[in-house]
Order: sequence, then structure tokens, then C-alpha cells
Amino acid sequence: QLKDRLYKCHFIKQSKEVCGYPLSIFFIVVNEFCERFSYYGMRAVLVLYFKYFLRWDDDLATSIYHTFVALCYLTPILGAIVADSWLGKFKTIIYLSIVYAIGQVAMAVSAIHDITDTDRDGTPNNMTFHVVLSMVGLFLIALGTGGIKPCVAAFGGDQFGDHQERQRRTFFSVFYLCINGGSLLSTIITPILRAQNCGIYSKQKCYSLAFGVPAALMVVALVVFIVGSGMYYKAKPEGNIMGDVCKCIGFAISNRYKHRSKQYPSREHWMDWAEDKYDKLLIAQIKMVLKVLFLYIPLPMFWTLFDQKGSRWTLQATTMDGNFGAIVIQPDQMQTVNPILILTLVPIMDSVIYPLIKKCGLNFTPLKRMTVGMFLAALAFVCAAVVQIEIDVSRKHLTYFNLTQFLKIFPFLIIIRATFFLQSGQLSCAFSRDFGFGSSYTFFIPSTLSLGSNCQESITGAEDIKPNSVHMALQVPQYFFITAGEVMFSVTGLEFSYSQAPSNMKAVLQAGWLLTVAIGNFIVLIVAEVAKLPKQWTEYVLFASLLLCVCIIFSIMAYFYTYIDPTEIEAKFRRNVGDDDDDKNDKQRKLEMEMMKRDLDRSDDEHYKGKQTKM
Ligand SMILES: NCC(=O)N[C@@H](CCC(N)=O)C(=O)O
Repeated sequence: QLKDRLYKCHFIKQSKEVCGYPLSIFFIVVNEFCERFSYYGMRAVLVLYFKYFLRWDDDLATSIYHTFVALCYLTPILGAIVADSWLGKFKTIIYLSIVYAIGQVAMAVSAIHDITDTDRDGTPNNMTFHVVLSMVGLFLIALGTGGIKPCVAAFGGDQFGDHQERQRRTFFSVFYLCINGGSLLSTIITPILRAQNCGIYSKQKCYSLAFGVPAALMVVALVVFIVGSGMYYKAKPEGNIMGDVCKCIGFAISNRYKHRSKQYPSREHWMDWAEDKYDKLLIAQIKMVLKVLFLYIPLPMFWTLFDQKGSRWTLQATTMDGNFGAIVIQPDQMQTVNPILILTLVPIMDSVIYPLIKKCGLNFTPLKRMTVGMFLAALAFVCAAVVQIEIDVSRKHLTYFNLTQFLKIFPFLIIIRATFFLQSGQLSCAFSRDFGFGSSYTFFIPSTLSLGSNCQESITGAEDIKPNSVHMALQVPQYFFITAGEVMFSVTGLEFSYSQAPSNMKAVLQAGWLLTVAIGNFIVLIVAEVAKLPKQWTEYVLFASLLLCVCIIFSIMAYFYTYIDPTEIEAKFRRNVGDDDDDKNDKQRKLEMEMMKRDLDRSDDEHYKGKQTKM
């Protein structure tokens, strides 16, 4: 470890820098951009692929979609363990990216209908082949994207020296910008690709292209990452660290239990009961991790609200008017407001808001930012509730017919004017009507209607559901608050998870952070199922209230949290061990001290340097 630290100091000192940033991080952020393009691009068309290509019903399509997303946030723990204890972050990223790219290619191939379209009628003849291949593809993608996720962020953080605290914080902001740049572009592009017609024997919607481009981007991500290989600082894995951690915790608990009698003096921390068998440094590192993980307990609630953008908010948008004059916005396209706002807000926060707060003499610590982020997310749901009330009021006066008595044509039309053709044998006639956004109509076709004559006059219609009158633009405030909350909560949390983790458990703590996302998604399902509120706006208020309570609890927990400098603590322990060890190479130790001193002297950020800060 000592050798590694010295090596890192040397490596970083000698590596190429651009404007004070290691050149290597350029490759890492480009890699992240391409990978997120690949992930979000594929995800954008996934449900439609299930529904229209694999011919699944809505329920099955939705369940498989959410299972896939949940899996993507559960696999980070696997990737982190492999990286921190066995392969190291660099190799883990390479290997899992290959798995990821294979998964994307499998998806693209599974969407080529011509492969099994033996009778050339445009529909696959062996659906099992397509289903199996796409499921294998999705499993590999979940393994790849989840597995590399905690490693890439932590690997990026590793490229900075202890004296580059400020640059590292900026790196995490830029990293987040790249995530959202990739996501924004792909969510616009892949639906366009899907809408194209392609095929060898017959032309069908081009899902293979919509999956193929993300697959190509994943290959680009891998190549870019490999090109930067010579420039990275690659921390060595330190053996089966997770195994050691579990054993150490187990020993501390059992030892504490064995010495439960009052005759034994109590120890400062329950983990100190492991001292009889385990290294003090390992115990100190476990304490650091447990402290942060304890702080994570309330965090899933933020993601519970955040991830409803893709579900509840999109459904809310389907009952709103998306006509923006020159363009008509589809309900699911409203989600692009999030990455657009991220791209705007991250630079504003970093270069204007945070420096301004600092200038006002306020110490806006990471945990304070995260608390404010939670509060803003709760506020976003209050806005969503207000919009929902507005929608409900606008739809209250509608008269609903018993639709089963009538022939119902196209329930939710989002086009302004449509033409229908009635056909019987060789005869046909056309009629056109104007439709409002979200409206529903019943048309009465007289049994005496003779096709070939003018249907325009003979067919009468009734408006079952009036067009949506509440404009989709009213969702912008809720998107603004949730995204501002995301910038304060998520960007800060990402960096916080890195900076507070011991050197050998950086990726593990990143995975712990991502696990809060997976748990948050499960909470959505549980709360929605248990609460079963009759009015949607009351559900929004319930979620806002829950997050507000959690926010208060978190702020109390954060108040008692003491920021640490893991590097300093680890160095202290190593020095102590060194003092007890007669064989310790004095020269080497002195060299380490010298390097660290020089490192700190170069520091241009006093914020965390060598001092412990309260929230
Ligand atoms: N705006 C979405 C976004 O930035 N998502 C990030 C973070 C997701 C998370 N829950 O941590 C991404 O990496 O996709």
C-alpha cells in the first residue's frame, strides 16, 4: 500500500495535464458519454420493441422493463466487488464493457425480423428465437452497464491527486454533464431511427437500427477507453476486501457478544471488538464505510420521487395538451426536459450559485447540498399535485358515454386532423375530422351507409372525452425543481461517496450509492400498491410529505456527521504500524511523508485540507 501511494504521487506528478486536469480524464468522460448514449438510447425504444416487435401486452412489457432497470442498479455491487478485490477497476471496465457490447449487439440482432421471416410476410416466424436472444442481450447489458457504473466514476476520481480536490469535484460535475449529454442525444435520435422502415424481404420499423447505433456507441466507448490506457493511474486491487470486511464485522459482533458481561470494559466503538484479531487499519476503513452507509439509509426516498418522471409524470403528460404551435410534443418526449435542464443547471450551479454562496460566507457542505436537493424534489411533487388538480378540474365537466354501446375509434388521438377510410371489398369512402390532444370520439356509422358515396356527411360523431386543455408547459416547474434537486443531490452524492470512501473501497461505496437507486424504485411499487389512493394528486402529496420527513431526518443525521479525509486517516494508521515495526524501512517512510507534504503544499483548495468539518 505504501508503495502504491508513492507510485500514485509519482505517477500523477509526471502525467500530462491540461488546465490543471489530468489528460486521462478526457478519455473517461468521452467513454461515459458514449456509454450513456448507448444505455439511454436502447432504453428509450425498449418498451415499444416489447410491445410491437415481440407482441407482448402492456403489463408484461412494463414488468420486464422495470425488472431490467432494477437489475441495472443491482449489478453495480458485483462490479465493485470484482474491481476492488480482484481485477482492479481498469480491467473490470474493459471486460464488462465487452460483455455490455455483446449484449447490445445481441439486442440489435434479435430485432432483425428477416432472420426468421421464412414466409417473407414481414413478421418473424420463430418468435422464441427473438425473445430468447433479446433476454440474453438484456441480461448481458444489465451486467455490463451496472457492473462498470461504480468503477468508471471511481476510476475517474482515482486520476486526481490529494492536492486536486477542487479539480476532482469539477470532474464529477463534467462527468454528470456527459451522462446527460449522451442521454439527451440518444433519447432524441433512437426513436427517430426506430420510426424508419428497413428490412431485406419486407420493410418494417427499424428496431435493429435503433439498437444497432447504441451497440456501435458502446464499441466506441470501449475503444476510447482502451486508447487512454497508457495515461491512467491504475490502483491495484487489494485482495478479497469484501470477504475480509464481512469476516471482520462478524468477528467484532461475536467477540462483543462473548464479552457482554459487565466485567469487561466497554470499547469506544463496537467495531473495536475486532481489534483482538484484525488490523487496526482495516477496522478504521470499515468504520468509515459504515458511517457513510448509515447516512445512505434515508436516500432511496429521493430516487423514489425522482424516477417517477418516467412513469407517473409521463402518464400525467398524456392527459395534457402538447401542442406548442410549431411542434407537437409527445408525452414521453417531455422527459428530455430533464437532461436539457441538467446541461444548463450544472454549469450555473458550479460557476455562479456555489461560488456566490461561498462569497456570502456560507459553508454549503456536500450534505447541506443534498438536503436542499431533497427539499427541492419534494417541492417538485407539490407542483405535480397542483398541476394534477388543474387537470382534474378541467376534466370534471365531461360527459362520458357508455362506450360499449358504440363503435369507438381511436381513443387517444394526438393529431389535429385525421382521415379515416372505410372499406368493404372494392368499395371505400373517406371522412375527415379535427381532433384535440387527448380527446376521444365515438362515430356512428349508419347501417344504411353505402360505401362509394360521400361518408363525410353521413357519419356523425360524439365527443366522449374533451381535448386536454391543460398545457404540457405547466410540467416545466416540476421538472425544474426535480432537476435542480438532482444537481444538488446526485452530483454531490456521487462525489461525496468517492471522497469519504477508504482507498480500497471506493467502487464498493459507489455501488452502495447506486443501490439506493434500486431500493428507491422498489419503494415506488410498494407505496403505490399499499397506499392505493383514489386521486393521483393525493399520491403526489403523499410522496412529497414522505420525502420532506426523510429530508428532516437526513438533515439531523448529517448534522452529526464529521467529514473525514480517508487518505490522512489511512496514512496515520500506517505510520502507527510503522512505528511499532522495527523492520520498517525508515527511508521509505520519510520519502512517503515528504511526498505527501509536497502534495499538500501544492493544494489550491483549503476546504477539506487536513481539517475535519461539521455539516
Ligand atoms: N438525469 C439522469 C441522470 O443523470 N442519471 C444518472 C444518474 C443516475 C443515478 N440514479 O445515479 C445516470 O448515470 O444515468
